[in-house]
Amino acid sequence: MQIRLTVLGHGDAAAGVDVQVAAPADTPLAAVLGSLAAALAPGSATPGAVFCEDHRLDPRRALLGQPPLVDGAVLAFHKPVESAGHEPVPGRLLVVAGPDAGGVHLLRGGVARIGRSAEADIPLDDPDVSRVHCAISLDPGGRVTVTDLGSRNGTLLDGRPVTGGPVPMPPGALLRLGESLIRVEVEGAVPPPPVAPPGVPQARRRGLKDLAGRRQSGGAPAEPETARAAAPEPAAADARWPDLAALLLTALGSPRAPAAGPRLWERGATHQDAFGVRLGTAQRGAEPPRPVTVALPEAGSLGLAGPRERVAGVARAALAQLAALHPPSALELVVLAPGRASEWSWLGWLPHTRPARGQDCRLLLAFEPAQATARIQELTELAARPFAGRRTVVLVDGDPGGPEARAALAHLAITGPAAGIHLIVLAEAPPATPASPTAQTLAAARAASPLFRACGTVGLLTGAVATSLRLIGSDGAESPAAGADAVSAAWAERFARALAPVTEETVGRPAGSPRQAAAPLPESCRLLDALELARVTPGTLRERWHRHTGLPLVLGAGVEGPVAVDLADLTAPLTVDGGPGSGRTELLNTLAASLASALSPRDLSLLLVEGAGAGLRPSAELPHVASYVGATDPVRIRAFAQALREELKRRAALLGEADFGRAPTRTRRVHPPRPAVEDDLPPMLARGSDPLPWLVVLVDDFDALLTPPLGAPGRQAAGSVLRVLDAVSGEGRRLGVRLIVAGGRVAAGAPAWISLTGQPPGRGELWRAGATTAFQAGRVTGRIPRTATLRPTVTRLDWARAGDPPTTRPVRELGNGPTDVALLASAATRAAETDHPTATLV
Ligand SMILES: Nc1ncnc2c1ncn2[C@@H]1O[C@H](COP(=O)(O)OP(=O)(O)OP(=O)(O)O)[C@@H](O)[C@H]1O
Repeated sequence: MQIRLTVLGHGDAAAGVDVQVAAPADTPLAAVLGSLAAALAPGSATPGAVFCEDHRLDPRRALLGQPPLVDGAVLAFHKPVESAGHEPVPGRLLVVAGPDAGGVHLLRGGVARIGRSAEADIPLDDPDVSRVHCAISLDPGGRVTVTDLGSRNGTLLDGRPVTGGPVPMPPGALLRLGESLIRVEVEGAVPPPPVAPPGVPQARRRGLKDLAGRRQSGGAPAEPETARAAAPEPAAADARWPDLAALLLTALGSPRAPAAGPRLWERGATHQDAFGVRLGTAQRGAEPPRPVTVALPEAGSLGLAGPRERVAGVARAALAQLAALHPPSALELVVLAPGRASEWSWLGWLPHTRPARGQDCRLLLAFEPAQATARIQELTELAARPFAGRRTVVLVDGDPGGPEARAALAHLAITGPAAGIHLIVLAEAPPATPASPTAQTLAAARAASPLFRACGTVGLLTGAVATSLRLIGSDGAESPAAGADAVSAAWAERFARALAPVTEETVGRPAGSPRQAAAPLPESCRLLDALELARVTPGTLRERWHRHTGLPLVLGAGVEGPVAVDLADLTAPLTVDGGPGSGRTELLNTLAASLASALSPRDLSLLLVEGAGAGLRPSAELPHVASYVGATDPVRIRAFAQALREELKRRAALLGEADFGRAPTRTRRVHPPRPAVEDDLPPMLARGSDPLPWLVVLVDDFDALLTPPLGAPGRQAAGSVLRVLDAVSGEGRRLGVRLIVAGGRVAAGAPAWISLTGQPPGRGELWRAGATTAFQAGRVTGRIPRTATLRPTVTRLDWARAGDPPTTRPVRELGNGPTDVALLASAATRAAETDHPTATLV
């Protein structure tokens, strides 16, 4: 397991360091605390108090990889850092638009002053806002009032000037200060009824082509298309284009703090607003403000020009929106910004910058020319392929390198959009003002970045303080000025960290989002790593056994994490198909180990049958294994078949009309104890089993069992075992018995099966419900040096190097350590000896 953390100290170390921690899952924080302190300041002592945001941690109990110690977490030594804002408060002030948008400020009651200076309780980086501009008051009854504090540009409440004493602010009202729009939410207050996002037909897309058409035909002055589309329902436009404060709350409501976040990653490739970006807010007269948007699929590439700090803020806001609304399976983000690691490294926390198409880098970032060359090469290869549904947005800030890189990028700006590659190009230019018209800014931007010419839409910052924006289409059609939405660097960092630990499994895949195309599966996978059991102990096993449900089979690693299937759900035997040497036997051992890690021997018995050879012998050491027989021993195989038949009968008698189903094990204890198994038959239940544990029969080399070679010693007995396996496949489902077969043919209509391609060994696909999931099977019988996985390490993160190829530390097989299945068997045997039922419920 690897997680990235930020560690804050005090004094010189207050700025903190970002580190990468590699450790077995569930390692306590205490195991790496000394190394974390050393990373912060060499030679420093282990801290006495450690906080994650404002929670004090017990380093012996807080486990790495478990909330709150997940990817992106901030640890503070000695004193807490500001709370994430999840505690209940009477009110919240949200900055929904403007040059310092996205802010979520907690109102604890009383008066809060808003302004541009440090004196203000709520600072706002908006040049048109006075140093101390206005005050918001929240009384204990939940009433909100606003008072203008003599601001230079005034305060507007829903378009009306705020003058005199405190003016009541009704729920849902919008306050305008300078270019900023502010909303206050009060606990329990009911804003006007929200309007659901409309089912606006796809045809009404935002695009400057439409805009130009209207101008040419002498229509009304051009305005952004979205504003027109949403004109009758401003609230609907807001719902369709969530503001940045709403998006921050969505990100903070991630699984790390599972309170909110329903809109996270809501847009798959076919969503009506997929890859649209809200760049600002237009307001005409007393009308409610409306979002101004650009659709990247129509614009192709987007250029943004203006004074450096302002244009960077607009780009941060656009990238954050894309990342909040689109899942990584629909959106890949690439950064080309040589020399600008400190400005753009925040994007490295986002799951969208992880390479998922086999790119040879840690993250899709390029902060130096060699990395930029590699990224441009990868993008050029992608552009040569047909569009596969997943789009790539590339931030280009600065010169990508030599003339070749520049030429390749210019080509990409033109050819990329057809393959789903969209550039967002930044250029430094003076803002457009009456004295310096738009054409001059555009010319300056084109001089700063030749890519600007290839951008279908450009956004130019305008006004004396560059807080407004004009959109210009490739045909020169120009929109009226709107307030630009921008976010601060601190906001972006906080937003991206919140998304760092989120995966699509935890969020749920939106409708229409494509699966990742080319699967960058690992070359090998340890099952214990996939199970997050690298440090398997009797204690960790007992804990898992007590919370088991179903019969979870973890097959190995997939593109998006472990690939698993619940055997309890399958209505027919699970077949493992594949050619010789593809890894079928190893996979059966893996499946046996996976089951044994999830259920105790009281709840699960395993029966292992070898059609040929002895490949399942490593699993025979698991305490769950009640019987291990080979088809070459006619006496034992016949006895096995008979015992299994008896067991099916016994189960049928115990259950009567009932279905084994998925009833909790404990409630089945009412049944009379099972009759003693006759001594000369192989036992069907592991020692100490319940009367009715799950029974799973695993058969390897089924072909050899089916058609034993002439003269094989088990030939005479094979028929008996085939008949009983047939009975298992027919009646087993009702009786709590399941069958896994390797080397047989997949039955017609089977609900699920596994197909191993064996390139490399263990590579395969799970077929289930019409869908396939590629995986690399977990390995359990390879010998791996213990030290390869057991030692936690802490390394300082160097964001400037994040775009380099990873330095791989191949796991050396054939080492001197025990096999993983042996480790598991030993821990499971000890766990079983001390695993007593905690309660009898009936
Ligand atoms: N998941 C895996 N990861 C890494 N190597 C594997 C994996 N599975 C199998 N192998 C390697 O491939 C070899 C063949 O595997 P295995 O014996 O399981 O294949 P098989 O399909 O049962 O073949 P056969 O039936 O011909 O014996 C093993 O010796 C092992 O080294």
